[in-house]
Formats: sequence, C-alpha cells, structure tokens
Amino acid sequence: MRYVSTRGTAPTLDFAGATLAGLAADGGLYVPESWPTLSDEQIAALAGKSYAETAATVMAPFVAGSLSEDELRALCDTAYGRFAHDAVTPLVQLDHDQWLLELFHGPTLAFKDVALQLLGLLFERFLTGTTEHLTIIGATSGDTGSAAIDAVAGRAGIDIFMLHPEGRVSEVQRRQMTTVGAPNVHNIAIRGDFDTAQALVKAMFNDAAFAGRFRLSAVNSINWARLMAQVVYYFYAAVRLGAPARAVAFSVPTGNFGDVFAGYVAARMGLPVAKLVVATNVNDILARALTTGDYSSREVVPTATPSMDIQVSSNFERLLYDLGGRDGGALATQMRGFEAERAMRLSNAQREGAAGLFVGERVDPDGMALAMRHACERAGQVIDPHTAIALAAARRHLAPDVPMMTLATAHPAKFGDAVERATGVRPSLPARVGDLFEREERCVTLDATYAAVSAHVAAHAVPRG
Ligand SMILES: Cc1ncc(COP(=O)(O)O)c(C=O)c1O
Ligand SMILES: N[C@@H](CCOP(=O)(O)O)C(=O)O
Repeated sequence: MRYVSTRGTAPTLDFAGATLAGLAADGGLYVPESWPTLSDEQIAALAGKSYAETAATVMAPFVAGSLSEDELRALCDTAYGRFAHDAVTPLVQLDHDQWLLELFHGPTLAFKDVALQLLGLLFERFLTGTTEHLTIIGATSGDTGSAAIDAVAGRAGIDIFMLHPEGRVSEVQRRQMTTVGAPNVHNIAIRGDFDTAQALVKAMFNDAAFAGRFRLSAVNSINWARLMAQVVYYFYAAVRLGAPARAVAFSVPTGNFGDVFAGYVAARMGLPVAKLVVATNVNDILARALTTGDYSSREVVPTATPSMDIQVSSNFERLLYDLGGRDGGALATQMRGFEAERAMRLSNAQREGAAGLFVGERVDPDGMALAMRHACERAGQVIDPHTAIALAAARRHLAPDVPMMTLATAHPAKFGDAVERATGVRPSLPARVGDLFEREERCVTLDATYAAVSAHVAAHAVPRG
C-alpha cells in the first residue's frame, strides 16, 4: 500500500516510510492511496478469530509491501499478548441493545494502548538493520503520553519527548508518564493547553532545519499506523454483534478525531456501520462542525474529561480530504485558512458526505455525571468520565435493531475523583500499574514557546548520523 499526503505535495511513501515519518513533509497527514475493502464473506469469517488474528487480517492490506503476513501476525501476537483480558477489547452489555466496548485492558489503562503497543514494535522492526536514531516528539492531554512511553521506554535507537499541559492531566495520567525511569524518556510540562502542545509538535516537524537535524517521528494519531490499529476493534466488536448481516452503531468520545476516524475507515472498508456518534464535551468544535458546518476554535475550557479538552482536531483533516474528493491542493488552502483564522466553514460536499454517517453531540457536565450514575445504578458498571460523555450521546441516537456500542476509552480509576463525585464509588487502580504513587517523578516545565521547547529537544536528542 502507498500513502499520500492530505496536502498533496509530500512524497508518496510505503507503510514503513509513512510510519517512521509520522507527519508528511508538506504539513499534511498520510492516508492510504485507496481504501481496501473486505467482502461480506471475509467479514463474516472474522467471527471465529481471536483479536490478534482479526488484527492481522484487517491490517494486512495496509502494510502490504512493508511486512509479510507472518511478520504482521507475530507482531500482533506480541502486542496483544500484554493485555489483561483475553478478548483484548471485550464487550459488556448495558441494556437490551446497548453495549460498552472496553478498550482499557492494556498496560496503561486507556484505548491508546491498542495502537501504541503495536506501534512500538513497528518502530523497532523498521529500525532493525539501520543506523537511524528516532526522535519521537508527541503531545498529550494525558493518555497518549503514558501509552506511548510504555511502548518505547528502554528501546534502543529511540528517544521520546512528550509534551503535556501543566496541571491539566489527572494525577494518575501524569504519574504514569513521569515515573518511568528509562533514560530515553523525556517528559515536558508546558505552561499552556493541549492545543498549544500539539501546535509546538507540528511546528518542529514543519521546521525544515530542525527536521533535517533529527530523524523525527510521531506517536500521536497524526501517525497513520495509530489509526490503522484502531480500525481493528470496530470489526472485532461488530462481528460479535451480528455484522455483516446486521448494521451496528458506535458512540465515540472525541477530541483529536482519531478514534472515530478509525470507525469511518472501518465503514469505508465495508463494515455495515449505521451511525458514528461524535461525542464531545463542552469543547465542542467537532459537534458544531458536524451540525452547522462551522469549524471554529474557541478557548479551551478545562473539564473533568481532560483528554477531550481539544479545540483543534488533527484528524478532521483526514476526513475533510476524503470527503472533499481527495483534492490535496484545495485541502491545503482550506487548512492554511484555518491555521490563520482558527475558523473555517465546511464545503457542501464535506457537510453532506459527513451527514451520511456522522452525528455530532455535545454533552455538558450534568449529562456526563448522569450517564455515570445511570451506568452504575442500572447496569452495575463504573465508567470513566470520557466514556460517560459518549454514553450520554449514544442514548440520544438509539434505533430499533441496531446495537449501539459506546467506546469505553479509559479505566475509571484514571479519573477516580470525577467518578467518585458522580457515583460515590472510588474505583481502585488495577495491580498492573504497580506502585505509581511511590515512584519518583521526572519532568521539566517549560514556557509554551517554540524557542524553549525546540531548544530543550535539540539539547537532549541524538542528531542524524
Ligand atoms: C480517555 C480518552 N477518551 C477519548 C479521547 C479522544 O480520542 P481522539 O483524540 O482519538 O478523538 C482520548 C484522547 O485521545 C482519551 O484519552
Ligand atoms: N487525548 C489525547 C490527545 C492526543 O491525541 P492523539 O490520539 O492524537 O494522540 C491524549 O490522550 O493525549
């Protein structure tokens, strides 16, 4: 499979190249040249397969030319062997036709592990036999950071620099990042919000001199491999609830539009998806864009769902590209307009294309708390606040005979205070996270300026050989 940039001018790459590059050189995001499809028979045949087998089948067309089927299967066995549940992403029934798709059974208790456990192995595989040293730069509102650090800590040939907004991640999230002692892990708290951290990361990629000195790569969902791995659980869950004979719906708590874009990819590949509910908190740029066509960024409001406190959603660009006829030149102009104005309008084609599958929903703090209480009292499920946002949104879009799956993106113990406030129940941390509160923290705090952050990275990164 070849990968093209959404902005049309970066070199076309194979899967290995796109994985190592992260962001395209023209500032765009890599997407497959075309969407592979699975026939109904191929989808039906997934019903008897394990998670790792499903992953190898669904991802095979995307990695063709860079990995053999046997290599991919071995990587999936290793990546998904580290999960605490044998089903990797189990379904839990909430109601007659409502389900939770639990994505938090990986090492760091969030859905990010599903993709990042694999991505760590892919980096290692693609660096083997080269003398390259990878400098990973990433931004996190909490969960990507810990999952990425777990995936690459201690790996040879890689350093990771992870930016998080100071004081705006939960204590568990922060400690999961800052207590990792491996010397290749560099935590940076910035005095700013997540959007600023994400913009600083993109600026380092887009600085030709800087990108020329270091072999930069990405672990955020700007890296195509992240999304590819997330497509798998949409298939895995849907076939268990009757696909392809029966259409299914998903509600996804959304920030950077990565997870829900993976659902869109599953639909493009042939999975019968009736609806994708794009659930946001009060930082609702995506809900507004999908309901009114107005994609305009406002001040970020800190909430009890910090991982979704985002007003610039990186992966929306991938959707706009696909729905806008894959015209890289036109998309580049549209995105440059957004970058200058922090606002843009979707074209008619983009709005109408999105309306066929997506529905945007904004959920306020009361709706979130109510959903947590409802899940606890009616189904005995303690859910995290991000999942609660999606559950509240899901309940507005139930349809007869269409199972609705709410993606449970984090373990409730990562956000224990908010869960306890809403439900009176204090979830305990699973033993697999270890002695998080006893370990020493390592992190520098920097002003949210390009000069400060790029100088820090440059001082600690290994230049190209
Ligand atoms: C727990 C949780 N839920 C939801 C999201 C939003 O996912 P995405 O950014 O892929 O839309 C995140 C962050 O990515 C998260 O950490
Ligand atoms: N909520 C995210 C923000 C980064 O998103 P990503 O999916 O692009 O890595 C986080 O947990 O850091």
